[in-house]
Amino acid sequence: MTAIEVDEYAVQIGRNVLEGLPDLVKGAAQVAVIFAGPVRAHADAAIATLERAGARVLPIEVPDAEAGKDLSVAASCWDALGAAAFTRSDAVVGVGGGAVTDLAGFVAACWLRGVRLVTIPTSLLGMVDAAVGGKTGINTAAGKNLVGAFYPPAGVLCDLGTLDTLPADDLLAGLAEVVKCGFIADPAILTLIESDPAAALDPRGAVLPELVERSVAVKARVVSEDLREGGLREILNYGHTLGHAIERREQYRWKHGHAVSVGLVFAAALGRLSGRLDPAVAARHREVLQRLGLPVTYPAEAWPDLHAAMRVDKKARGATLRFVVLDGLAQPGTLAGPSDELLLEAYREVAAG
Ligand SMILES: NC(=O)c1ccc[n+]([C@@H]2O[C@H](COP(=O)([O-])OP(=O)(O)OC[C@H]3O[C@@H](n4cnc5c(N)ncnc54)[C@H](O)[C@@H]3O)[C@@H](O)[C@H]2O)c1
Ligand SMILES: O=C(O)C(=O)C[C@@H](O)[C@H](O)[C@H](O)COP(=O)(O)O
Ligand SMILES: [Zn+2]
Repeated sequence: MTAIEVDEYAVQIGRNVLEGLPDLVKGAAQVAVIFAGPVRAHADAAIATLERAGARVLPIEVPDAEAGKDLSVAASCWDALGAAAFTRSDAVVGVGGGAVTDLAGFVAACWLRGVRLVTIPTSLLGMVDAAVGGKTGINTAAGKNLVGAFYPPAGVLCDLGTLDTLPADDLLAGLAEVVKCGFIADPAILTLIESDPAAALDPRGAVLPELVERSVAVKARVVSEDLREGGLREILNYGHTLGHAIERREQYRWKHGHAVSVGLVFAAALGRLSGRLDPAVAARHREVLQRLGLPVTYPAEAWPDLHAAMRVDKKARGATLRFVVLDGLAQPGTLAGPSDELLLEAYREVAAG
């Protein structure tokens, strides 16, 4: 088992890490376990571990994926906590993909203004990104993740064994965030993937655990320095300005990682076209994502919708759009207020049809 420290908590990565759960909720008379249907077996394992340790467990099943990141679902969780008379010494555990851990984190952050939270990510994306770092939230009609709180967990348990049941397309989605970490901070990630893309996609192989550990290390370093996204943390949003706009336009039928993949190619084009990024490094984005089988194009006619949707990006300041771009490999920077012409030119590089 590997433990990576983030401020005051640890991300435990390995097989059978659930053993650490009772310690993380010590002192809680009740523990709510929030999960969605596809991970019931993994939630049951967490529940059994808690019950063996003497905790009273309140299982809360929520709608799967983005359907769960909704105010009505959060409200139903708070109703359940209220009915069980949850107090400040109790705890919330989120078991599932990034959507469930984002929701569970938001529920925990708001209940009594904050009760203990433990995240147990069961998707690759959850392990390397969503469950780590304290961003919690839900979607609203106006856009993705627009309501939420910075609320770090007391601990994160990444049981690599759960990846054995993750659908292949969801594993692939997680690799988009892994590739992102490679470009913004740890190019060894890119070399590992490029030398054997199939190995990177094998949940039982030796490459994926290393990719998980390297990506968590990147995220841990960044959020330990800048939890509330005053500056440095924005680099974790590389590829997300366009990515979130695609997700919203698709009404969340596209996977987050797939949308981020297109967003990464767009961001690389922005970097190159603004004269900041070497063409070879820009081209490497498309190459590595394509070799994995991630999407790198989106319909040409979508541009006006996407351009409008990007206005609600959290990095925007007033009418000024701001993008994370690269000045070189592992050298992220900010591009503020690019012209509409430059944005369209960059979009042409991902536009299909
Ligand atoms: N808070 C953050 O910092 C942060 C970072 C990145 C992404 N996110 C959010 O995370 C979400 C995407 O996360 P995701 O890619 O995990 O998608 P997801 O949560 O929608 O999960 C994808 C699918 O896989 C299923 N699943 C998860 N683990 C499984 C397992 N072990 N076995 C079988 N099925 C399993 C889920 O139930 C779901 O059907 C988005 O909402 C995104 O905005 C948040
Ligand atoms: O942790 C962060 O910070 C990130 O930006 C990580 C992203 O991968 C993640 O998708 C995050 O939820 C996006 O945050 P948002 O603030 O743009 O909603
Ligand atoms: Zn993301």
